[in-house]
Amino acid sequence: MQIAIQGIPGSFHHQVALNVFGADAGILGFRIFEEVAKSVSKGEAEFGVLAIENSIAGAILPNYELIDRYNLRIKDEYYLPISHNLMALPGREINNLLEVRSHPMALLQCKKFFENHPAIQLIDDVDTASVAKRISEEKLSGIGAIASKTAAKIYDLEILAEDIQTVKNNFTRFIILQKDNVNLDFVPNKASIKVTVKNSKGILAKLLTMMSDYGLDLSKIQSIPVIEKPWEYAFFIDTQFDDYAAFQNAIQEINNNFGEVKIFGEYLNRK
Ligand SMILES: O=C(O)C(=O)C[C@]1(C(=O)O)C=C[C@@H](O)C=C1
Repeated sequence: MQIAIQGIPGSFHHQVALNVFGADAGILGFRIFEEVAKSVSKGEAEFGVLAIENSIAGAILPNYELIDRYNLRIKDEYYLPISHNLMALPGREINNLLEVRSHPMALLQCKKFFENHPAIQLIDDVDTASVAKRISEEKLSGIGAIASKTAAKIYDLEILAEDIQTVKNNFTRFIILQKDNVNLDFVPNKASIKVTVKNSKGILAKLLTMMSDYGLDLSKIQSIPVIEKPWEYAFFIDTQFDDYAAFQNAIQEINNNFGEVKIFGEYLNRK
């Protein structure tokens, strides 16, 4: 079984792939999220792992668009506690660092820590672990990485500061993607959908009220632009429910009265 991720061993995506699929799964690592989506849509990887939102830094909006554009299905979700650590070549100190590089989402989660180190330049890079690897292989003495403790261990770096994310309790929600829908052998209690509403006054309020009347609990709503129609928006909605039939009725009602609905996946709530 091949699993597509963004990143290399020691990255958070790699950790999720191991936790979900076990140590024997084959990992296909890519530099960017779009390559992950492509690999799953081509059938090269059976599943993909994609970060979708973080409790400090918020949604990774472009990833919503990728799921939509590549017509991928959400099979499951996974919440990983994220601890970020500042690391560098052994013997270095924070004051020696000119730059700290990491994945943009990781940098966002640690912004506050660096307010006390204004001389350090923060630079977006590929994944957290790739920076650790590069520092180690190229002996980059003025550069630090923000990554996991596992990455420090794999790439022989020294941790200069532990748990540097803005709040200790930090989670990233990942989704597990697949190419096609498969028949579910369980009754789902969560779903991710996209609704493209007709643009009329109060329609979003009416949609949300209708969903609430069916007993659906909205866990996330995110608007994304409909690129063919400037200033029109579609809504990505995650919703939880106890009654699957009520969810199906609500979907029917959206189709009948609100606009177009696309179901990305029906799965189990893992929070
Ligand atoms: O760079 C990594 O290690 C990743 O797995 C990427 C990523 C992300 O995309 O949000 C994963 C979890 C953390 O939120 C920080 C970075």
